[in-house]
Amino acid sequence: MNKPKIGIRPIIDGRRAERANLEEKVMSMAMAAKILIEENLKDTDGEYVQCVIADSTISGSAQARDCAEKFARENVVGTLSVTSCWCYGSETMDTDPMTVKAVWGFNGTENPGAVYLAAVLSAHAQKGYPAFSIYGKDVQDKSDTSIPEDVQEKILRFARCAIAVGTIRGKSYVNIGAVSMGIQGSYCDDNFFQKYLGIRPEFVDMIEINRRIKEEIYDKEEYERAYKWTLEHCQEGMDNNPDKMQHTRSQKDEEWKFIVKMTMIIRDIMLGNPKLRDQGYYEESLGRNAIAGGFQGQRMWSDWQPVGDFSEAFLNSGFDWNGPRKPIILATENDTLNAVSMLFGHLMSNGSSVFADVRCYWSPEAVKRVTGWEPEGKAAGGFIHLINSGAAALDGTGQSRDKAGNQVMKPWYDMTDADVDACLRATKWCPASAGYFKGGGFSSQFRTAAEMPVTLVRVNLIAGAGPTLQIAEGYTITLPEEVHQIIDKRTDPTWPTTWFAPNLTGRGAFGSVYSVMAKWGSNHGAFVYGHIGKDLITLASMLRIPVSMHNVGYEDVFRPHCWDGFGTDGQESADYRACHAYGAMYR
Ligand SMILES: C[C@H](O)[C@@H](O)[C@@H](O)C(=O)CO
Ligand SMILES: [Mn+2]
Repeated sequence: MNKPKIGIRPIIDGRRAERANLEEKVMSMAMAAKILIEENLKDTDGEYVQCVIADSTISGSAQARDCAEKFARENVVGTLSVTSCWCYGSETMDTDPMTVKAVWGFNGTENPGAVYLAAVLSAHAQKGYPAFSIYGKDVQDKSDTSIPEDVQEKILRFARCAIAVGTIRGKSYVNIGAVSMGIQGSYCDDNFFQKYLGIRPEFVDMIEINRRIKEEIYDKEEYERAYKWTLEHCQEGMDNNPDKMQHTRSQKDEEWKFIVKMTMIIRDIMLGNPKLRDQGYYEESLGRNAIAGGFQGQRMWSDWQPVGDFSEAFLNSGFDWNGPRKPIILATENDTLNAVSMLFGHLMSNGSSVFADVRCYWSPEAVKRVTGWEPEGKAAGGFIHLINSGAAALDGTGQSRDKAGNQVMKPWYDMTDADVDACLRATKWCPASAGYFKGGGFSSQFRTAAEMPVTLVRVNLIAGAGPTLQIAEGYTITLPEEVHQIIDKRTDPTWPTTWFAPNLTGRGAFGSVYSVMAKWGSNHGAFVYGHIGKDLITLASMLRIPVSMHNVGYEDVFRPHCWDGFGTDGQESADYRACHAYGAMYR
C-alpha cells in the first residue's frame, strides 16, 4: 500500500551566484524536518510516517512541476516548503489543490526566510490555497541547523493532521443496518462523508451477519480460539433482570458463541479476511476498505438477536484475542457522526475512542441532595455522566499503565499483556437488559476508575452551517464508592460509566459544566486519551469543519495563515467564515 507521506520542498533563490552557499542550508533544513517527522510521528498502524524530499531545490515553476510529479507518485498528502532565504513566492509555491500545505521560513535576517514566508503566504491567501505558517519565535544564527522547539511542535502537528487527512481519503464508511430509533446522526449523510472527508459510505443489511453465521462464513480456527479466550477472559456479570425475564443458562451459552462469531463477521465485513478466500468466499474476503462503521442494533436486531455490545466493545478496543491491534471504529446505534468523532480522536491519539451517551449533568447541589456528599476537587463544579447503552472500548476502564505507573489509555501498539489483562479484569459482561433488548447478549460493564486527561469530541451537522466540531478537554474523575453506587444505579448499572469533568475557562460555553452539557450537539460524544483539542482544531481546519465550541487556549490554535484574513479576534466566527469560503476539500 502506498501510504500517505509528507513531501518536503526546499525552496531557493534562482540566482545561482547567490544560491551556491544557500543550497546546503536549505537542504539541511529539509533533511532536519524529515528526520524530525520520521523519528517522532507514528501513523495509526504504529509505523513511522515517511517523508520524501524533492529531487532538487525549487527556485521556480519548472522545478515545482518536477517536485509535484514526484510527490503525486509517492502519495504525498501534505507538503512542507522550507527555506532560509528570500525566494519567489507564486513561482515556487505548491499549487496542487489536493495537498495540505505548510511553509517553514527560517527566522534569520542574513537571508530572510521569513520574508519569503510572508510573501508566499500572501500568494496562497490570494489564490485560495490555505497554508500553515511556521516560523520560530527567536532569531537563529545562519549556521544553526537545529529546529527550535516551537517550530518542531508546529511541524509535527501539521504533519500528524495532514497524514490523518490522507489516511481517511479514499476509504469507506460501512453502515451495518439503517437508522436506529430515529437518531438523526444515524442517517448517514453521503454529501458530508464524500465531500468533507473523501470517504465513501456503504450500507450492509444486518441480515448479512445472520447469513454468515448460518453458512459459517468465518475463519473456524480463529473462532475456536476466540471463543475459548472469551470464556477464559470475559467474566459474566450480574443478571439484573427480573427472574422471569432472565435467559436460561443454555440460552446464554449459545449467545456467547453467537457474539464471538458476530464480532469476527463485522470485522470481516469491514476489513476483509484472506482466510475466507481459501473457503471459497472471494468477494467476502475482500472486505469493504472501511476506515470506520456503525451498527444499528436497536431495534430490528436487538429485539430478537443478541445485542452488538460485545462486538462494539471489542472492535473499538486496542486488543482482542489476537493481542493488541488497531481499534476498528464501530459506532453504536449507527450514529455516523459519533463514528467520525471517534475516528478523529483515534487519528490524533492512535488509541481507542470511547463511545458514550452524554447522559446527565450532575450539579454539586443535586449530588449533595441525592448522596449527601459535597463534590470537591475536579468534581466541585459538578460532572457529566458518560454512559453508553452497553458497549464501550475496554481501554476506557483506565487500567493500562504508562512507564511511571500512571493509569492511561495508550496507542494500541504500546499496550502490553499486563494492560490487556487489567482492562479485561476491570470489565464484566452482564446479560443485556431484557426490557430493552429481548434478544439477550451481554453488555460491557465497567467504570472508569482513574483520573485521566481526556478530550470529548462530537461532530454535528447543522442546516445552514454544515458540519461543525465540538471539543471539550477535561478529566475522567472517580467518585467515592457509595456516591458512585447511588447515582450509577439511577440508570442501567450494567452499562459502562465514566464521570467526566470538563476544564472550565470561566467564559462562554466553558463557563460551567452545566453549560458544556447544555450546549452539546447531540445525545452522543466520544472521548479519547489526552488533551488533543489543539490537534483536532488543526485537523478540522484542514477539512474545513469549523469548531463551534472548544476550551483550548488562544496560543494553541494553529490554523492556516489565511484564516486570520477572516478576522483575528472572535476566532470562532472567523473560523466559520474561512471554512465556508474554502468549502469542502473534495467537490
Ligand atoms: C436502551 C436505550 O434505548 C438507549 O439505547 C438510549 O437511551 C440511547 O442510548 C440513545 O442514544
Ligand atoms: Mn445511545
